[in-house]
Amino acid sequence: MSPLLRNALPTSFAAGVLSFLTYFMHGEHHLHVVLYIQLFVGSCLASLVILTQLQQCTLSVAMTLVYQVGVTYLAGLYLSRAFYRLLLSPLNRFPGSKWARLTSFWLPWQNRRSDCFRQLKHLHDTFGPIVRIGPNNLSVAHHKAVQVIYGQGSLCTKAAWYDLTRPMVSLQTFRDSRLHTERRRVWSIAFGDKALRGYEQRLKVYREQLMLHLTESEGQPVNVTRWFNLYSFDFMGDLAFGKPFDMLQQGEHWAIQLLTAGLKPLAFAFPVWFFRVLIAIPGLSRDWWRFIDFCAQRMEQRLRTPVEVPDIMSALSAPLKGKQPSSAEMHLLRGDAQLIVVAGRSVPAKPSFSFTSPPEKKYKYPDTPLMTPSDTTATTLSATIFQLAQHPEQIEKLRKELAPYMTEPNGEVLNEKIANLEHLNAIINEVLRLHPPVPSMLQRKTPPEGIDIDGEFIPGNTVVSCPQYVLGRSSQIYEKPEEFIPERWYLQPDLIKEKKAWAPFSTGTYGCIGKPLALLNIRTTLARLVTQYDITFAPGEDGTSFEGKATEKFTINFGDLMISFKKRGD
Ligand code: HEM
Repeated sequence: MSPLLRNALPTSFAAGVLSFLTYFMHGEHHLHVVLYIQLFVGSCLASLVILTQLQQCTLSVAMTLVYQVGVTYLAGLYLSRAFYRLLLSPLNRFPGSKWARLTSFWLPWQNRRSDCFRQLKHLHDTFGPIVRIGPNNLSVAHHKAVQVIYGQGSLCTKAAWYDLTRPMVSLQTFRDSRLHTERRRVWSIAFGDKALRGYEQRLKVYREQLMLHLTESEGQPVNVTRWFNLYSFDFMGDLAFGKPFDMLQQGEHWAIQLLTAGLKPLAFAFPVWFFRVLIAIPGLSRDWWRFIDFCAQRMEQRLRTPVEVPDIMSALSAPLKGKQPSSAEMHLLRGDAQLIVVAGRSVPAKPSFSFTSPPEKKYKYPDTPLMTPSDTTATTLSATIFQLAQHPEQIEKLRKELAPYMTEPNGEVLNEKIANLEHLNAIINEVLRLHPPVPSMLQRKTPPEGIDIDGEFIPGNTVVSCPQYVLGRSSQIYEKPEEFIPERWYLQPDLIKEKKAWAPFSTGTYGCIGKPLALLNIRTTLARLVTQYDITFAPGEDGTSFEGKATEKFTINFGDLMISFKKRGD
């Protein structure tokens, strides 16, 4: 070994350890990872030049030296980090796999079948209410945690995960609470009572198209997972851009296919820095940019076109008072427009890492298994039909409750008439308990001073999440947790031990602002379905694929569910 190398190696190892202790151990780094890689590669190249030009080394000697010094630096950095994570981290007292302590790729490996909610249930069944799921991540399935972590006045903030699309932001991805509050104020106008009544008018058009398809199916199997998605996306497209994607009439739109492809990587719950490195690789995120461009074009068209019945964009663009938006305002409007399209999914629109682009055409839609994006309202409707088809007595009960209000000849009913029906709401609550559309990874960061959950201290700057799917099926929180008993929500309250653990729309400052719209849609659609059709599993359907093939990409995507809808009285 040359004397140069003999001195350089211990020094670079020490530099690696030191950079971990003084820099990488503290704060967040996910936004700078690409810069770090560039700096590292840049330093290696600069060292090569210095060694060959100033130190008169041959190229092969210089390359060996740079390679060994670089590797030793990284060894110092990563070994010290591993040592800290395995032996010194304050999170080590929480149970979980040793691999979860060591690497943030442990969870993606567990999620390789895209079923994070199932993996978390298994982990909590094995290890208890608080489980270590990453070097700095805890999953907390404790009823008191929901309010402490998400509730009004919580000191927890949105975790680094929400920086996935930076610099593009939307209401959902603001991590700065002041900016979030300002934007939420604008959004809240879009969900006032008057605005909702307008959306209800707009919704009827798409419901009519859905009902027409069900009637025309004449009892033949209909894949509800798919059809509720088409229905939801048309409606959300209408609210965002003043016109639908025409998916109920023409099948899946290419832009929604881009979105679907873009959501695939989410299934693995990769660390956010890894996503950002992928986005930075030219070509990999091409589909993502095409989806963004599509939304931007539609949004700009919408701003130029006045609408008779206000949509969500009417409220979001109102502060412009007809002025041309500045580039910052335009950026935000674009982010929010995408959020509306995917908001039913409640995810910040994600970059797509697909190597192939779906063709730019609209697809015809046979009721065959096809990868469709799933939206939260649609998944709730599908899960409700899944439960009702297995519990015909609940359909009967619901029909009786609805009967006095279903007086319109076309079968429609206004939300305001049925909004307070106990059994209808209880069915929806029970479905959301057993099948929460956002089942697990609502990540928050604890404040620097840490938080206390029922006497258990969780250190500051830890990433925590409360998995609704696990909480919803916990015997600590519900009696007979695996059974579908809507009555627990009004007639048998003793079947719920801890009501505050139920938060499928999340809660507090960042809770779902679209909840009234989602409930309006679910109530009125359900009312029409159960009063107009006999609903049963189609021949050969037993419901196993629906849950068995469910995958999670932040929101849940259920498997196909073939249902036969027979017009009542036929
Ligand atoms: C059953 C249907 C729905 C469920 C279960 C649901 C659930 C959720 C959840 C859990 C969050 C919190 C997400 C987070 O903290 O990252 C959220 C946020 C949000 N949801 Fe929904 N959602 C539903 C429907 C809708 C609809 C129809 C809209 C309409 C546009 C909507 C708009 C939003 C928006 C804008 C946010 C971000 C709020 C904020 O950060 O201040 N949601 N939703």
